[in-house]
Amino acid sequence: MQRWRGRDGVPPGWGRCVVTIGVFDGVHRGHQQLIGRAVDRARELGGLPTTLITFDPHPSEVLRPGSHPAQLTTLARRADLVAGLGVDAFWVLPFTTDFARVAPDEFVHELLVDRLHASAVVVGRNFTYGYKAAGDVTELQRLGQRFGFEAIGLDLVAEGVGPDGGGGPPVTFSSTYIRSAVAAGDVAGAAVALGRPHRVEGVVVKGDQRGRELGYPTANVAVTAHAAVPADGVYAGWFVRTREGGVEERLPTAVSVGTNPTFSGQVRTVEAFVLDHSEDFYGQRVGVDFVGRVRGMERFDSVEELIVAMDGDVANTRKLLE
Ligand SMILES: Cc1cc2nc3c(=O)[nH]c(=O)nc-3n(C[C@H](O)[C@H](O)[C@H](O)COP(=O)(O)O)c2cc1C
Ligand SMILES: Nc1ncnc2c1ncn2[C@@H]1O[C@H](COP(=O)(O)OP(=O)(O)O)[C@@H](O)[C@H]1O
Repeated sequence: MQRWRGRDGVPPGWGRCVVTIGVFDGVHRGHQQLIGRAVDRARELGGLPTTLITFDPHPSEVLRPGSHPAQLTTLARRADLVAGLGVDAFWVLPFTTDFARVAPDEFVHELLVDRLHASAVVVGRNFTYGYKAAGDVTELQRLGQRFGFEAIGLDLVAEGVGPDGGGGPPVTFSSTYIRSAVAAGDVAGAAVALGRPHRVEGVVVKGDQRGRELGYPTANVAVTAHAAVPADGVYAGWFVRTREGGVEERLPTAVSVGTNPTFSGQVRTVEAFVLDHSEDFYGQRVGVDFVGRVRGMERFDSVEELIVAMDGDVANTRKLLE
C-alpha cells in the first residue's frame, strides 16, 4: 500500500481509482464494510486501485480545540489495518483551519477529480464534507454527475450488542459507540463492534519497581496521546509485539488500569503482567489488547490481600482467554 501525505501527495501520473473518505478511527466493522465495498467496486471497474482519504489530526481537535476524542487507533495502526483490507493508497490530509474552510464543491473538484481522477466514491450514508460540513451524499451525487464519477452512499452496519458482547437492541457501529463502551470498561462489547479486541499502544517505561516484590512484575505502558484507555479495573488480554516482517507475537496478560489505590498512587497507569514469561521489556514498543473485564480496581487494606486478588485475576485471565 502506498502512503501519501499532504494535498500534493498524489504521485504524478496517478490514473483513475475508487475512493473512500473518512477518519476511520477504529477501522470498526462498519468501516470494514465500507472499505470492502470500495475495494469490490474497484475490482468490478476493471481492476482499478482503491484510495482511502483520511484526516490527521481528528477534525474535532481543529474545529473545537481541546476536544480531541479518545483515539481508538493511532494513524499508523489505521494504515496497517486498512492495508489488510486491500486498499492500495492511504492518503493523509493534514486537517488545518485552512483545510476546514475548503467549500464542498472545491473539495470534490480539487481532491477527487483533479488529483485522484475518481471513477467512484464510496461513503457512509451520513457522510458530510467541506466547509461547515455542508456537503452530503446528495450533493456528492450531483457533483458526480457533473464530473463523471459514481457516488455510492452505504447504509451503516447495525447489530444487537448487549453488555459484554451479548444480545440486545441493535446499535449502529460507530467510533462514538465504541469509545463509550471502552470508557465504561465494556471491552468485550467494543471487540464485537471492532471485529477484534481494542488495543492501546506505547513504550514500556519504569514504574515504582514494586511489582517484582509482589511476585507480579508489570510492564508499565506509556500510552500514545489521546488513547482510549478502558475504565479503571483489571482485564484479560494480550501483550502484543510486532516482529520483523510485521508478524505479531501475542502473549497472554493480566492488565491493571488505575492509580494503584492500595499504595495511594496518583498517576493513572496501564500495567501488564505477562503470564508464564520473564523478560526485560523496558523501552519496547508494545500493544495491549483488551479481551474481557475481570473486575474493578480496589483499594486493599494490605499487600497480602492484593496478592491474593492478583492470584485470582491470573486464574480468571486464563479462563477468559481460553
Ligand atoms: C492483575 C493485577 C491486578 C491489580 N489489581 C490492583 C488493585 O485492585 N488495586 C491496586 O491498588 N493495584 C492493583 N494492581 C496494580 C499493582 O498495585 C501494581 O502493579 C503494583 O503496585 C506494581 O506497580 P509498579 O509496576 O509501578 O511497580 C494490579 C496489578 C495487576 C497486574
Ligand atoms: N512477566 C512479566 N510481565 C511484565 N513485566 C516483566 C515480566 N517479567 C519481567 N518483567 C520486567 O519487569 C518490569 C516490571 O517490574 P516492576 O517491578 O513492576 O517494575 P516497574 O515498576 O518499573 O514496572 C517490566 O517492565 C519488565 O521489564
